[in-house]
Amino acid sequence: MLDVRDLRKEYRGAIAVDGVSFAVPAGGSLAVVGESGSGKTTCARIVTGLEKATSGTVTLHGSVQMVFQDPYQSLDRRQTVRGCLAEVLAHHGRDRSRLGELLDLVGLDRRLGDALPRQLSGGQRQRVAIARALAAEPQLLVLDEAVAALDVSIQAQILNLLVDARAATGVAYLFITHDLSVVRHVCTDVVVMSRGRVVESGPVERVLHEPEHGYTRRLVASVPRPGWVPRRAVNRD
Ligand SMILES: Nc1ncnc2c1ncn2[C@@H]1O[C@H](COP(=O)(O)OP(=O)(O)OP(=O)(O)O)[C@@H](O)[C@H]1O
Repeated sequence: MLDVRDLRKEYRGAIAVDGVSFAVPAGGSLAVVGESGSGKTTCARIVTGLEKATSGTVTLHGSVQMVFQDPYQSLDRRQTVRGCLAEVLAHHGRDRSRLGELLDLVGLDRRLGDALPRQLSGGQRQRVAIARALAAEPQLLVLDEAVAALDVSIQAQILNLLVDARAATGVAYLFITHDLSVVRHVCTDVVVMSRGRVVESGPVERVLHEPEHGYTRRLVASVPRPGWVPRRAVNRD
């Protein structure tokens, strides 16, 4: 459904993305992971048409929507949840009666339809952003660090919602994250990027348990295990 071939992006001579290829089948879920600056966001922006590639091809069968890290930035502060979703439904010629179903799909109480973004928690706002993206009934959702700004417990709720939404709608995900620990819940396959290149790719379970590349091994090693406790401050004076 999405086929990215030999993507390259240069910014004034600096190479941000260098020969990147990956594919997402219809209804599939691919994670793109890597440290800050590895070129993930540039790939996502090219896939969604926000950025133009220097060379390479993006073939997409169907429509695409994007969910960003910070929904507070992407939501209109003066628009209620209901107003925001109704606008997208109308724009795409969908029936307004789907509004309630959308709220149910993302686990938002229907009574929150009249709320403004500032009256919602960070997790609730991200639910609205996901509902807004799904309202257009896209074939592909690009999620760029969509849970990075949330507390870990809220992250888990949003990840579960994403799993359920994919099962319910058949939408495919391109899930961009620096955090390998969130990948397992949502994605079946992963592409690992470092310095603009793909260093490893494959099924999530294989890459997490038998990483082949040294960079991937370091990423896996930096993921906190269950029971992990942050080290106390060393200086106790
Ligand atoms: N508009 C731009 N102009 C110049 N350089 C850019 C631009 N956008 C990105 N870059 C550079 O391209 C490289 C890849 O950036 P990109 O944002 O794609 O990485 P990333 O892995 O998504 O990192 P982050 O998670 O920090 O966004 C970086 O070196 C970055 O500085």
